[in-house]
Order: sequence, then structure tokens, then C-alpha cells
Amino acid sequence: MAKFRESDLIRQWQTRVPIPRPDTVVGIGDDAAVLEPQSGGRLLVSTDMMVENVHFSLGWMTIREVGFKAVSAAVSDIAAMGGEPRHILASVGIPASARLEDANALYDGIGEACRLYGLDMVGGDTVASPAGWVIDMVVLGLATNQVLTRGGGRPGDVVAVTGYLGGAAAGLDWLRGGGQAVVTTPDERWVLLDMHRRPLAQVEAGRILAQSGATACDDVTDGLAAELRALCQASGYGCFIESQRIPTHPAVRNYALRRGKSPVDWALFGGDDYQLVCCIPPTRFAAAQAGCMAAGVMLTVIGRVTEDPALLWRSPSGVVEELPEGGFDHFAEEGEEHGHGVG
Ligand SMILES: Nc1ncnc2c1ncn2[C@@H]1O[C@H](COP(=O)(O)OP(=O)(O)O)[C@@H](O)[C@H]1O
Ligand SMILES: Cc1ncc(C[n+]2csc(CCOP(=O)(O)OP(=O)(O)O)c2C)c(N)n1
Ligand SMILES: [Mg+2]
Repeated sequence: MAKFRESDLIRQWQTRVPIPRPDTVVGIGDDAAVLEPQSGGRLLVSTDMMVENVHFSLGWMTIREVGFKAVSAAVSDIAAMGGEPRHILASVGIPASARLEDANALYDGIGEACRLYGLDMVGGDTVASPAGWVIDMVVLGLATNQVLTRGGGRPGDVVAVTGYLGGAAAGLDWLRGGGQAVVTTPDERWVLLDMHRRPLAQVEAGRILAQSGATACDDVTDGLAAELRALCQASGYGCFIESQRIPTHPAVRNYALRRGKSPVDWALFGGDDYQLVCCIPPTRFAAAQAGCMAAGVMLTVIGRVTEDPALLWRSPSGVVEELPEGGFDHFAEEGEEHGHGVG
């Protein structure tokens, strides 16, 4: 006897997601969703997959937190384009060990995030997975301002980031057990774990950046170094980064100090932060920063775009050199999954 049926599951899940938006003509329940086309904007579409023991471990995250994080990670790609997320589809592979409560808890997390981002869940697919959980999200969004691609940065633009970087990697380090012998205060731990388990997509900041003349943007999923490389490769220009300007949270710095690790390395190579890194003409920066501050988001200059295509930085030891390569790579060799300097 099956523990639950696909159709019952979907019916139960439907009660956990928000009621349909007015631009949803047909949502969950038919062969395809039907959406009202939007005039005066551009449609943004992105997909993002999370796999158990690659993107998360149920050893230290609840399946509800996984659902929330999967939506945030997917929405983050729409934020990085300066768009407004509107609709989402979720394809889920459920392992044999899962109970009905687990499947519903996943959707409690997905539903919570959908409400937070104003998303309408309009479909998906549900299958059995012989291995672990697999969660793939397709997000549709609308860009009514300029679209922020990766390749628009121009020499002289400042390079800026939202929020703090390196927190998700610090949290992962603690959760993996590496730092649990290290003295931390409960509030420090809370910051680290929250940054790892409950990232928030920077939708409002992306919209403000698009409105205030940013030229390029990317979200920090694989680490700042990898995203800077992606921005520079796309534009054909380079950058100069000041390591001491990279914003790391005081709790992350304290933990790194006691752990004998570098918070800047976590920011550069850790990934999973879901903050935005962007390029903005210097004359537009103050307005962009004020707009972000009014929305409760810190925007920090970390460097500038250069004509020379090299990626350079002033390292923590004060030496100007090439920005080290690295970052999260799914196909990296064992032991170097976090690239240079982290692990
Ligand atoms: N299997 C695939 N088939 C087609 N396009 C893909 C595939 N995987 C990734 N891409 C595309 O490659 C680009 C870079 O992907 P990725 O580095 O994963 O971006 P992001 O960090 O924003 O998720 C994106 O435009 C993405 O849509
Ligand atoms: C159990 C576990 N191991 C490692 C990590 C770290 N990690 C997994 S995926 C990832 C990067 C983001 O994933 P990816 O699929 O490359 O996102 P994309 O760039 O496509 O948005 C990171 C930092 C984690 N979060 N959990
Ligand atoms: Mg991807």
C-alpha cells in the first residue's frame, strides 16, 4: 500500500501555496498553466535545481527550510536581472523514505517563500526519486525597467555588492562540524546559520539597481570571485577589487578568526549568499545606494571596472595581484569543491 498518492499530494500542496494572481488564467491542475501576457515589459524565465547532499543536507536543514531556500535561489536569478518574480513551477523528486508530513513540510516552506515574494505557483511535476530529494524551480518574472544582463559593465563603473558575503559558507562550515569546538555566542551562530539556511533573494535591490542606471548585475551563487569573472567575461573588460572593502558580517569575522579561516575567502569562494554584485556608473551610485538603504539593503563599493581585461585585487596582505580563481564548481575534484583557499 502506497504511503500517499500523487494526486492527493498535489491536492494537499495546493492548499499550502497562495491563491492565484489575477494574471493566472489557469494554474495548478491542467496540462499546462495559462498566463495572461503582459504588455509593457519583458518576460524573464529561469530554472534552478537543488539536489539532496549537493545543495543541502537534511542532517542540518529541515525539508521546510529546503523548500524556502529553493524558491529564494530561483527568485534570485530574476532579482539579478532587475525583474519582478511572478509565477513559479516546482518539479519535485521524492525519495522512498519520505513521509507525507515531509512532503507537506516542503510545501509549507515553498508556500511561505511564495507569499514573501508575491509568487503564484502555477504548476510542476511530482515523481519518485530512488536517491534523495530533487527540487527544480522554474520562475517567470517581468522586467519593466532596463534588464540587468551580466555583460553591460563599462570601464570606470564602480563594482558594488548588496548585503554581506561569506555568511552562507561560514554557516556551512559550522554545520559540517568544523567549528563546533570553536567558541561562538548564540547570536553569532544564529547569524551564520540564518545566512546559510534562509537566504533572501534581493528582489527590491535588483529593481532599484535597474531603475537607477546599473549597467550589469549577477547574483552571488558560486562565490564573488566566480561571479566577477562571469561579469568581466561577459563585458570583455576587467576589474580592480579592494579586498578590505568586501563586506563580511562581524559575526562571520569573529567566527573566522577563532576558526583560523579567512572571511574574505568565504566571500570569494564559498557561494550560496544570493546577494547581488553589480556595475554602476559612478555618477549614479549615490542614488542607487540611497534607494537600497531606504529599502533596508546595504550597497557597498568594492572596486571598479577596468579597460584592461585582467581581474586584479588588492589582497588582504596589501599586494596588488590577480584575483585568485575559484568558487563552487559541481564538477571540481574531491577536496577542492570550494576552489582556492576554502575547505
Ligand atoms: N543544461 C542546460 N541547458 C541549457 N542551458 C543551461 C544549462 N545549464 C545552464 N544553462 C544556462 O547557462 C547559463 C549559466 O548558468 P549558471 O551558471 O547555472 O547560471 P546561474 O548561476 O544564474 O544559475 C544560464 O543562462 C543558464 O540558463
Ligand atoms: C550539503 C551542502 N554541500 C555544499 C553546499 C554548498 N553549495 C552547494 S551548491 C552551491 C552553489 C550554488 O549552486 P548552483 O547549482 O551552482 O547554483 P547556480 O549557480 O546554478 O544558481 C554551493 C555553494 C551546500 N549548500 N550544502
Ligand atoms: Mg545554474
